[in-house]
Amino acid sequence: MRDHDAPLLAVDGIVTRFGTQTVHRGVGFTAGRGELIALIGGSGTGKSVLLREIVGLQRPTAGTVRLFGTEVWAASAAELDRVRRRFGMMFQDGALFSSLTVAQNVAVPLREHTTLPADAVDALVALRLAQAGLPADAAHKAPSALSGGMRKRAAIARAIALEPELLFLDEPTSGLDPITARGFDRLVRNLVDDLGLTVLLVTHDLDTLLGVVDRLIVLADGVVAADGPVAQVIRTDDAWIRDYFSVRRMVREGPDDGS
Ligand SMILES: Nc1ncnc2c1ncn2[C@@H]1O[C@H](COP(=O)(O)OP(=O)(O)OP(=O)(O)O)[C@@H](O)[C@H]1O
Repeated sequence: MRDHDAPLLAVDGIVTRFGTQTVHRGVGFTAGRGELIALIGGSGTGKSVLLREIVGLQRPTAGTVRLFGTEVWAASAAELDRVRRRFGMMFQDGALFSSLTVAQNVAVPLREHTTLPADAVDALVALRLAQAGLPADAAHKAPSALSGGMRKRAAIARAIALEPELLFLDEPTSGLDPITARGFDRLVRNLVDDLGLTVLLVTHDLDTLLGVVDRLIVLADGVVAADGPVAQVIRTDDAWIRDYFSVRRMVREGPDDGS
């Protein structure tokens, strides 16, 4: 298979055990170019652990993860380094370095992975901040001086610093007010549509799921319980999926009192 025909991400037969607890019992799916995919599932179904296994931070008990055709858990340090340049990751809390300014945070991957001169780094940092929708005056602020929504945008700017092909986001809208959250959804959608990025995000946010996501992957009982376009998955005849979407709709719209 030629490299550009291969899926960007292929997860196969992932098993994860912690002591006697089995979190994944054989999880598998693939992701192609330009897809905006949400990974959903009840609390504790192992969504965050799966993301960590995909990006090479936590070794699964069994199974394989291929990123850009490279098997993450069998790769050499040099191969893994090449793979790491091609994806970005945003953790739930943003995980910005608190002692650095926003601009210095965004510059970290550029300094680590490229030999660009300082003025080129500065220009790229300014571009990434603009792409993430941050005003220029945010650049020289400490992360603690920003609002939660702006901190998330700064974390996105850092995650796209190296112009990745693939972006992983762990609960990107958690803790944001609804208006800021919808702005963040639009930002992610634009990154997919304008830059051709592929995004895999973990979320519990129904507005994100119904508003901007193309495809849903549902984790339940340690396996992929459903995988397909959003409209198809939410009509799946599965008790958990039915409850998940009806409970969330009720929270959003208020209970149906029959009047
Ligand atoms: N390092 C670890 N050691 C032991 N157990 C762990 C470890 N990391 C995660 N777990 C367990 O694995 C399970 C899955 O955790 P994970 O954080 O992936 O769930 P999640 O689906 O992301 O949940 P949520 O939606 O609540 O964020 C949980 O029961 C958690 O306690």
